[in-house]
Amino acid sequence: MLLNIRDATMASQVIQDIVTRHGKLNGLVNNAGGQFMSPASQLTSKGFSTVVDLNLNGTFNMCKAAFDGYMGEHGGQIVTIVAETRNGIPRAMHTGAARAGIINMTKTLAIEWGPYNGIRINCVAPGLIISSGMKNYHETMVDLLAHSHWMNPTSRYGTESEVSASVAFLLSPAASYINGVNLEVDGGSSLSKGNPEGDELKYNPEGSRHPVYVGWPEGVDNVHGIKQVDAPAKINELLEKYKAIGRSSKI
Ligand SMILES: CCCCCCC/C=C/C(=O)SCCNC(=O)CCNC(=O)[C@H](O)C(C)(C)COP(=O)(O)OP(=O)(O)OC[C@H]1O[C@@H](n2cnc3c(N)ncnc32)[C@H](O)[C@@H]1OP(=O)(O)O
Ligand SMILES: NC(=O)C1=CN([C@@H]2O[C@H](COP(=O)(O)OP(=O)(O)OC[C@H]3O[C@@H](n4cnc5c(N)ncnc54)[C@H](OP(=O)(O)O)[C@@H]3O)[C@@H](O)[C@H]2O)C=CC1
Repeated sequence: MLLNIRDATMASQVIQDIVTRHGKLNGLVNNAGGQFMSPASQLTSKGFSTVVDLNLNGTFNMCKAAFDGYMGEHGGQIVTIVAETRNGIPRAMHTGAARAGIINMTKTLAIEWGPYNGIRINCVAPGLIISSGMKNYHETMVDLLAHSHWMNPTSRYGTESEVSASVAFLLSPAASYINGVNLEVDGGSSLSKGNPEGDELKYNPEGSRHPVYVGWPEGVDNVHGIKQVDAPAKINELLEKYKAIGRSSKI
């Protein structure tokens, strides 16, 4: 089934096809999105509109299609992947603005659509994740990202499975009273600039107390089980590094 979320007609058609084929639509996950990197000073009006159209308008198209095509009558759960935007997103102002727009749209929809058979709608805001998306970026950007893990209190990037786990939670009955929230899945990077690498002693006389990453849940869907991500080599090198840390450390 082909889908361009920027096209409202296509969005409605896809939802209709799903309902016809399966008889229901329990959940919608808006994961499609993206951007290119550009300092705001070099961003054109067309470039700004393009990214807002993809992320904000595209998400609206999908939510509206799901509401009109099934959920307005039967209820359902919606989760939209945005991005961690607390302090803006340097070199990606367009996407920061669009994602912040989605977060606010989600709050309004939670209020307006809750009464329609208990529709719940929430966002998940990933920090930097080792994902297929990294293949979209230039080598220098990947290099920059690969060396900025120290800005995260957990000293590492997130994994696709950690984002998926949050989405699954919000879709599930375990989150039945959670509506209109934006769940940041970022290891706390939005709260802190972390400690520059090697600087831990300054703050912790006994040395680094960063917990060793072993993945969750243990042994199943964790970083050790991931063989290769369809991403630049550097991203896969990071994965190997986490695995090595997990193996060599006592917990
Ligand atoms: C510092 C860290 C920041 C981290 C950000 C937060 C972490 C997020 C990570 C991720 O999201 S992972 C990756 C997910 N996937 C992607 O990002 C997808 C990659 N991007 C694309 O596929 C495309 O760029 C797009 C966003 C889908 C747009 O493609 P589209 O075909 O619709 O547009 P174009 O016709 O190519 O361009 C239209 C317009 O936009 C301007 N523009 C496009 N590319 C650039 C660029 N590289 N630099 C500056 N401006 C650009 C330009 O005005 C284009 O119009 P024309 O000039 O071509 O007429
Ligand atoms: N990786 C990270 O660090 C972070 C990622 N995110 C967001 O998480 C989401 C998933 O990203 P990730 O897996 O990393 O990246 P990917 O680029 O691998 O995934 C993005 C997906 O969006 C699809 N897509 C793009 N435009 C459209 C469109 N117009 N209609 C339908 N589908 C479209 C792409 O399809 P196709 O492949 O066919 O083009 C692709 O499958 C994205 O919204 C991303 O911006 C947010 C914060 C951090």
